[in-house]
Amino acid sequence: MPFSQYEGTTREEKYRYQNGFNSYHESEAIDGALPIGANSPQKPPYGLYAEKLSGTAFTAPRHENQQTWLYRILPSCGHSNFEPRESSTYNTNPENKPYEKIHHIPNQLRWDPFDLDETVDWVHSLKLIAGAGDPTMKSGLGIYIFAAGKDMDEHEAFYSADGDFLIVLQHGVLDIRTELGRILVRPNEICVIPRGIKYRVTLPDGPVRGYILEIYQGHFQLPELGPIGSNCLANARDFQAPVADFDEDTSTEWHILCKFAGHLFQAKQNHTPFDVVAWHGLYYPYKYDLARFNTIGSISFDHPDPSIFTVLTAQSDHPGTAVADFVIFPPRWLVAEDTFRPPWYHRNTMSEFMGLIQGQYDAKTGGGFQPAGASLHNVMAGHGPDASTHEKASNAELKPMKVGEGSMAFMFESCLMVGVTEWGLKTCKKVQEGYNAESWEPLKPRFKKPEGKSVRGSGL
Ligand SMILES: O=C(O)Cc1cc(O)ccc1O
Ligand SMILES: [Fe+2]
Repeated sequence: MPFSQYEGTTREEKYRYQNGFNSYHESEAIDGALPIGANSPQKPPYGLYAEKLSGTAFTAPRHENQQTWLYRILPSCGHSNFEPRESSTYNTNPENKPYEKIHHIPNQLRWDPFDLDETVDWVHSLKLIAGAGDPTMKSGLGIYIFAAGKDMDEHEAFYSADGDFLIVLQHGVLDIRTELGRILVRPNEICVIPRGIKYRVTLPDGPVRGYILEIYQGHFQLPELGPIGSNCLANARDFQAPVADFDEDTSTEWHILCKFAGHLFQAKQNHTPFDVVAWHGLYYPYKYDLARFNTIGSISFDHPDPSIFTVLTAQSDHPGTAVADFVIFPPRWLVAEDTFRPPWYHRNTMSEFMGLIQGQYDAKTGGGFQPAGASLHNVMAGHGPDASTHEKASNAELKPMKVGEGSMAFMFESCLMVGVTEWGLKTCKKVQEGYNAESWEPLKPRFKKPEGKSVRGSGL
């Protein structure tokens, strides 16, 4: 029987974390497993192998550089060749299969809640709904819906070579065992698994569902705070990274599944990938509880840009312009005076993909935007509150008001034009035909030309 550190422990005891965002962490499951003062001594402690995992180019500037040293029982390179798996069905990169169309659509789109699917595991639950760019060029992003009901096989691990996963859990609990340690993702929590890190997902509380933003370039950062100062929004200390844990299994056949350029590959090895006894570095998975977000807003008048709700951002090469921002709309007080409090009507050079974890989004009270559903307002697609929300908000008494109680909506906002996959547009059968008509056609002109005033220009 393989030796496990956790034999006989309860679920809670298995999860311990170290706190901090972009913090240099170190962790050892056995005292003395980390070499002191050197990364790659001639003989690392206890006969471990040293392996370096790079998340950025070696020469990336210090403030961007992300590398982690792993001290493990066997290095990762010992495995059979990767072979394609399910090559005719598994494709999360339509751009590199010309017969798989990706649709660029200027219309506003909205999806009914996505179904739970109890027949598949994590790896097979990933459905690309929208995306931009191409993982082979390390540029752009993919947006997935996941719905799974089965644990990954006991001796299976998965990694994406394509990018970093930001997992937004909508339903259930994810038990994620990573090479760097264990993470339990509970409702209202998110989790980031950087490119290349291997993990196995099991479902202790049954079926799970949610959304994933995969960024093919860069990594997630906390947004700049500018004049806000040194605190607020997501505070660094609330991000939790796992601690090292390992199994000592060098006799079982393991299958390593890999998403590479959107396709699935598999290799075999006769040792567990979860054999990291100690690690130190800046490249690691982490989770964050959205309830800890310190939400700020206007305390005088006018509706601020939603960038004040940014949890994490992945910047493009142009400062302030994000390949993707992860933005949330948590419960909060609205107090602005003489203000139309919901979002203004707008057209945005960025694309906006929205989802709802639970409750109701305060800009869409008309009923069509539901938990586990989604919407996409692509580059320059006009949108804003639906007619009923507009009516209510234009006439509401402007006393302090708590919105979003028990609710959590979110947005993946990108500077890129986002295309919708065949699955997203047709196969999933969730696109709402009447979205635009139901939301905004009921809006009536309210303009009253004032009598006795002269009109300049051609509006005579
Ligand atoms: O469209 C949306 O609902 C998201 C959004 C919210 C907001 O408060 C301001 C702009 C914006 O795009
Ligand atoms: Fe918007």
